[in-house]
Amino acid sequence: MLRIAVPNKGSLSEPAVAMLREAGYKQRRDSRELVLADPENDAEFFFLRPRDVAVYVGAGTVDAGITGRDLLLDSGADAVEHLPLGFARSTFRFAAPAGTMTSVTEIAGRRVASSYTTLVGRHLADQGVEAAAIVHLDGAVESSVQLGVADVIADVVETGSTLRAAGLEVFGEPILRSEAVLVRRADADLTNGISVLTRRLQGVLTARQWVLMDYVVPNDLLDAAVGITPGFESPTVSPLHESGWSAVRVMVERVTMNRTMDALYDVGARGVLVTSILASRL
Ligand SMILES: Nc1ncnc2c1ncn2[C@@H]1O[C@H](COP(=O)(O)OP(=O)(O)OP(=O)(O)O)[C@@H](O)[C@H]1O
Ligand SMILES: O=P(O)(O)OC[C@H]1O[C@H](OP(=O)(O)OP(=O)(O)O)[C@H](O)[C@@H]1O
Ligand SMILES: [Mg+2]
Repeated sequence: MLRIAVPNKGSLSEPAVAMLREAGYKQRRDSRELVLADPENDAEFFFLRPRDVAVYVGAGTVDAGITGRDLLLDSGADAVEHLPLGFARSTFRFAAPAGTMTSVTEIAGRRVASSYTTLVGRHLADQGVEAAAIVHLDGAVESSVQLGVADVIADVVETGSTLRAAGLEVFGEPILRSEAVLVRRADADLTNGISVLTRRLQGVLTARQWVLMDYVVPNDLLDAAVGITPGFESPTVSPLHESGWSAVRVMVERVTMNRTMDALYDVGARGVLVTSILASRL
């Protein structure tokens, strides 16, 4: 039985549950459920605080879990990133009142507030910068400067609107780029159910990232068209009943789909159709 930890609250929770459901696993319908058995898939899900997921995985009480890369690194747990999952993307950055700081070295002798104090401490040590104090706060870190408990913050930034509302501005290079990740114990046995879970999640990632494109093209223009759509590996080309034409089926990255269709039309391809991929095993 594969035991998997899933965030029960916060930004990671809903997309993690949605992804596991898309991967064919039974998922909870009620946000108060803490444990869910999925006997058909030989799996059991534990809904835990996002910050605790890596701790349980590191302790070996669950086999794998979904958490943020930033939370994993801050936890110091004996767990490693196994597969990036492409959601809850954010950067982790220093910020201070607008116009007051330009570089990380200026943090020396100042107070830094964060919910990720291990991560911040390690980063400052790596940079050889000694802060006056690293103040641990649970959340709403952006308010700490105005309220006088810190001079600088280090926090998760996505759109930057929370920072702006607090009159703060990022400075220095990003400390980290984060996203949701599947984590496992460093010495996990990869021959067990984790490999099935990984393939299923990769299947979802592929289905989200790629589309199937079909088109027809005169044979003399086939090379030009295939040059535009090289595909994941190689396109399937079949002869049409009408001689002199070929049908092409190929995977195309979803974000480039419209540009690709325009380019195909320009070289003479016609009947370009796009279909979503529901699931995949590559
Ligand atoms: N606005 C955001 N955009 C993208 N990712 C975010 C955002 N806020 C937090 N995260 C990510 O979510 C994870 C933090 O989990 P956490 O449960 O603390 O999220 P949260 O949304 O801050 O929840 P809470 O309700 O406890 O404040 C981290 O990996 C972090 O990078
Ligand atoms: O750059 P933005 O798009 O504004 O998003 C970033 C904000 O989102 C999260 O806060 P959350 O709402 O989870 O509150 P918290 O600080 O209490 O965790 C994070 O901690 C930042 O404060
Ligand atoms: Mg938060």
